[in-house]
Amino acid sequence: MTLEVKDLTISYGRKTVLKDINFKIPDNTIIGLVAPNGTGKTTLFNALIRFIPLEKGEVIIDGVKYSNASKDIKALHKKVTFFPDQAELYDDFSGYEHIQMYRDIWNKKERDIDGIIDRLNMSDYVMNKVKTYSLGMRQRLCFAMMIAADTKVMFMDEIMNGLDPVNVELVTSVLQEIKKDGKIIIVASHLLENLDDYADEIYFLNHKDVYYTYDRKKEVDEYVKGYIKHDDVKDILPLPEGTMYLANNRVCIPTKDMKKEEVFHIMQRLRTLSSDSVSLGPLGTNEHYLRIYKGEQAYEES
Ligand SMILES: Nc1ncnc2c1ncn2[C@@H]1O[C@H](COP(=O)(O)OP(=O)(O)OP(=O)(O)O)[C@@H](O)[C@H]1O
Repeated sequence: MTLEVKDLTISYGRKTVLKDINFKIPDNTIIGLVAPNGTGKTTLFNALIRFIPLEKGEVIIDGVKYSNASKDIKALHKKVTFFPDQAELYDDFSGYEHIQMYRDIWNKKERDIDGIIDRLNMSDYVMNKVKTYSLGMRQRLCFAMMIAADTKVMFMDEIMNGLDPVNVELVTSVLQEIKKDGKIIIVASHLLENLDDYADEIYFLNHKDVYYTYDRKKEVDEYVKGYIKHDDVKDILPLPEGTMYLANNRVCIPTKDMKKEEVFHIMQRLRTLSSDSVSLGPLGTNEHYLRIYKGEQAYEES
């Protein structure tokens, strides 16, 4: 199965938010969707699931094109779910009833609700009414509802919002489990390091388009990564070609032409110059984010 988007354009009135977007996602894939606030992540989801009509372009799932016509939208909604908004939960119903409702709407009778509840550690509260839930408990319920709907395509906007670190880990591992079932999952998130734990590819939205895609499995070049104040850079000069001096004092130094001792030396220098963490590895979503949205700054000797 595939999800294909061709030449997608969406505007609100005269303001175009997304323009001529193209991508194709195979199954068993999780895409991380990343961009600063107000760039168009939610708009993209809303367009793909047709909460807003397509101004231009096509959405094709498994070779089938879904137009703006209501019969197509009905058929589309059998294949796709959107992470429920917490405001859509019913205060006077239990979590269990919500999960049951999602399972029944998508007619997934075979879905074992108790198994989902156990896996998401919800058994101590799932029978209580939603009005008694904390933010994180509601968020886990919304996630459980999607698992019960069990559609092939899932759009998840900010699923980690309000979750404590243990529950972030839990949802991360469940996402990895369910994607193996032939799913296409797109997750919009601002937790960039967490995305590196589960996303197969990251799409960076910028300039109304999927501006850059990043697949961490294909990143082969290693960097020494750390933080260094601009005034201290002279203490580790000369920096090798390809060094990235990013926003927030983040520096990434390529190691591909270095001997082991040189790598060690540079890591030690960074450690003494800055109390922040120093690591060795490929560029991650965080560094690409700083590069794309904050710009790379040239180091100028003063
Ligand atoms: N219903 C609407 N009418 C007019 N403009 C809108 C509407 N919804 C969103 N926008 C505008 O479209 C742009 C993209 O908004 P969107 O909510 O898609 O961003 P986002 O990337 O999801 O942001 P965030 O990270 O804050 O959730 C913003 O400039 C926003 O003001």
